[in-house]
Amino acid sequence: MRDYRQFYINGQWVDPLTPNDFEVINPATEDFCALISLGTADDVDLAVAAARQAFSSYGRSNRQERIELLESCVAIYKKRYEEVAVAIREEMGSPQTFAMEEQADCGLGHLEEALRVLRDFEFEEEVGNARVFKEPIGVCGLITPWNWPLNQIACKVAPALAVGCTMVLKPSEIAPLSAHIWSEIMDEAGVPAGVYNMVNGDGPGVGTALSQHPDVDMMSFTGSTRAGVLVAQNAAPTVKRVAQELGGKSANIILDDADLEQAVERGALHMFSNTGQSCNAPSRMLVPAAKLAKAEEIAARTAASVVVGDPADEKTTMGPVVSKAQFDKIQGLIDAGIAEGAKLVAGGPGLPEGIDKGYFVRPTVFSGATNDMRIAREEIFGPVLTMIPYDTEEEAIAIANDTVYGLAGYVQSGDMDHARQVASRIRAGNVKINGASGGYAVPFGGYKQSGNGREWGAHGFTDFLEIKAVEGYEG
Ligand SMILES: NC(=O)c1ccc[n+]([C@@H]2O[C@H](COP(=O)([O-])OP(=O)(O)OC[C@H]3O[C@@H](n4cnc5c(N)ncnc54)[C@H](O)[C@@H]3O)[C@@H](O)[C@H]2O)c1
Repeated sequence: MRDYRQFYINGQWVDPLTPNDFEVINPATEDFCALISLGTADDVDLAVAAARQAFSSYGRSNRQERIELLESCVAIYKKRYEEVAVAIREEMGSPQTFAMEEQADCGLGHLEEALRVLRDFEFEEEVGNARVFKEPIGVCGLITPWNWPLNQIACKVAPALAVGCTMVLKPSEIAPLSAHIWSEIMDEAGVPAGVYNMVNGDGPGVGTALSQHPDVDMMSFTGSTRAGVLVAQNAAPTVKRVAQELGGKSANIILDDADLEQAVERGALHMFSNTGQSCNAPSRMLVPAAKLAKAEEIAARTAASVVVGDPADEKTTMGPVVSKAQFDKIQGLIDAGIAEGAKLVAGGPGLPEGIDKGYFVRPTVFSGATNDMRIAREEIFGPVLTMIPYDTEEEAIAIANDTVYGLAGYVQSGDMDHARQVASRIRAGNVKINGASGGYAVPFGGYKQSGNGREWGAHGFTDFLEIKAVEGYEG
C-alpha cells in the first residue's frame, strides 16, 4: 500500500494542514492500493504563495536555464518511466502493455516536445513601432482528470515550465499515483522550490479554492464539461484566463469509398482502447445504410477479439473502467440504449464472462441507432460503440456536427481528396483521416462545449503566455 498523503509545496514534501485521508481503489481488484490526503483552501493558500514567490525569479529566467531544466526532467523521467506505467496500471486499471507504450509515453513525449519547441520559440516580434513580447502569464492552477492521468499533467506542466510560469497542480483524486511520482521527478530534476507545487484534493475543495484564488493568474482545466463550467464560473470574479479541455462525442464517418473491413475494425478497436475512457474516442460510427449489416458483423468480430482481464497480464488488451461510479453510469447507458431500441450486436449489460470482481465492462456495440438517442448524445466514457446508419454524405456530415461537443472527428475513405474535403466540414478541433496520428507536436483541443484551449506542441505554449506590446522601438 502506497502512503502518498503528503503534498509537494515549495520544494518540500509536507503534511496537509488538516488530515483527511482518502483511499485510492485499484479498479481491477476493488482493493485499496494507496492513501492520499484531500487538501483544503489553506493548503492551496500555501502552495499559491510559494508559486507567487517563485515567479519573481523563475518568471525572469532565460531560455537556456529553462532548456537545461527540461533536459533534466526528461532524463529523470526516463529513469522512472516504468514506475509511472505501474502506477497508472494500479490507479486506473490500464493494461501493462498499454500503460508502458501509450500512457507513460505521454509524459516523456510532452516533455521532449516542449523542449524542442522552446529551443527556437519566438518570444518577441516586431509590429509597427512596437516590440511585442510573449511573457509568462504567472501563477497557473492546473486541474487534471483520471483517464489519461499523466498525459494531462505533462501537457500542462511541460509548456508552463518552458515559458517561465509557476504552478499548482491538483491531479484527479481518483487516479493520483502517477501524479505523485511525477512530483518526485520534478523534485529530483531540480525544479526550483515553489515553481512546481502539487496539492491533492477533490473538486469542491481544492479545485474550487484554486479557481477562485485571487493570486492565481490562469486556470488550465481538463475534465468534464460540467466541472469545466464551474471552474470558469469560480474564476470569473478575478478575471483570470481559463483554458478548458472538456468532453466529446466524436463521429467517425466511414465514407462509401472506404475499405470497410479496415475502417470498421480500426474504429472499433480505437473505441475500446483505454476501455473507452478517452475524451476523443470515436464513439459514434456513421456507416452507409447499405453497408450496415456487413459493418455490424465486422464490429462484433472485433469486439470478440478484445482480451478483457487482469491489467498485469501482458495478453490483456482491455482493463476495467476506473471506478464503481463509472461502471454504474456505463451500465445505465447500456440499459438506456436497449430501452431506446438500438440493436445490440456485441456485449451488453453486466460483467464479462468469467470475471466476478473488478469494474470490468463487456466491449459493447450498438447498431441502428439514431442521433437523438442517449447513447448517441451523451459521453459514455466506456467501451460502448454506437453505430448510426446514413443515406447521403450530407446527412453524415450533419449527424457528425449535430452534437454540443466538438473535440475530434474521424474520416475513413479510399480517396484522400475526398476525405480532406469532408474533414474540412467537421466542426471539431482535431480530425484524423484513415487512422493518422501526428504525435506530440499536433495541437489538441475542442470547438463548442469541448473547450476553448489548445494543448500540445507550440500551440500549447499560447495558453500560458501574456502579450505585451512596448511601443517606441522605431529608429
Ligand atoms: N479535452 C480533453 O483534452 C480531455 C482529456 C481528458 C479527459 N477529458 C474529459 O474529462 C472527463 C473525465 O474525467 P473526470 O471524470 O476526471 O472529470 P471531472 O470533471 O469529474 O474531474 C476532472 C478534474 O476536475 C476536478 N473537479 C471536479 N469538480 C470540480 C470543480 N467544481 N472545480 C474544480 N475542479 C473540479 C476533479 O477533482 C478532477 O481533478 C471526460 O468528460 C473527458 O472527456 C477531456
